[in-house]
Amino acid sequence: MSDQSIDPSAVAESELATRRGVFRAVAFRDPEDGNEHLALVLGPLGEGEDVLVRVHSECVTGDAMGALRCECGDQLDAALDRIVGEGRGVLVYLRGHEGRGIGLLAKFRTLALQDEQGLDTVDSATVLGLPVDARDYGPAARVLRHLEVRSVRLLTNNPDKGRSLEDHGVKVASRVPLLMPARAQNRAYLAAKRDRLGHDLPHLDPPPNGSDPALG
Ligand SMILES: Nc1nc2c(ncn2[C@@H]2O[C@H](COP(=O)(O)OP(=O)(O)OP(=O)(O)O)[C@@H](O)[C@H]2O)c(=O)[nH]1
Ligand SMILES: [Zn+2]
Repeated sequence: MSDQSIDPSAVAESELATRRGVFRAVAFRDPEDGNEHLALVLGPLGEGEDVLVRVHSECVTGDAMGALRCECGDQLDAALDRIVGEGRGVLVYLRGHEGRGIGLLAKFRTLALQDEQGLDTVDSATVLGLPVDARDYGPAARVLRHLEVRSVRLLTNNPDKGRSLEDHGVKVASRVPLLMPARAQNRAYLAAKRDRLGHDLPHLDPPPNGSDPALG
């Protein structure tokens, strides 16, 4: 449980007009990790039940630079589209999550190893003595509580993310898949998520004849 709450002095809000419309943007400094995170809120959340929520890990290469070797940028766009489609929801953008929590420099070291030695995202971290996934979802739980969100429909393909949020006291009513079509550049990345990290990516499963149109 993350019982710490966010002090009002560590929160600031603004309206944020975006390409998709106007959000309520909430910046907050988390009392435990000290990072400044962001939540975008759309629509009145009412009683805070069954709110469509994306908890998105920062990936500056994918989210901001349009890099194609992961699907983070595509997922960020799709999640915002889904929230706008419902007219109600929250995107929590977690800083300090870069590289599954190891930081940008270390992520780039794993990327170099993947390119040079053909290792996947898991082995490239392990070989370097780095954690495979060091992300803490406490800040997301705290801001959702601050926003009076009581239960969430969580946009993710990662079952561990739902479990981690529940460990921090978030009621996850359901998990909503956020499946992106694979690209040539992120096939290996997606396959490692499915095969090494237990993500639900059914659209990647090869059909019985061995060819895989989903990956085409
Ligand atoms: N260590 C490491 N991290 C990476 C690599 N590629 C992307 N990441 C990071 O992975 C994080 C996203 O995590 P993912 O495992 O792709 O997805 P997820 O958030 O667990 O699951 P979804 O909710 O389904 O998106 C981002 O912070 C990226 O910076 C890599 O090659 N190595
Ligand atoms: Zn990414």
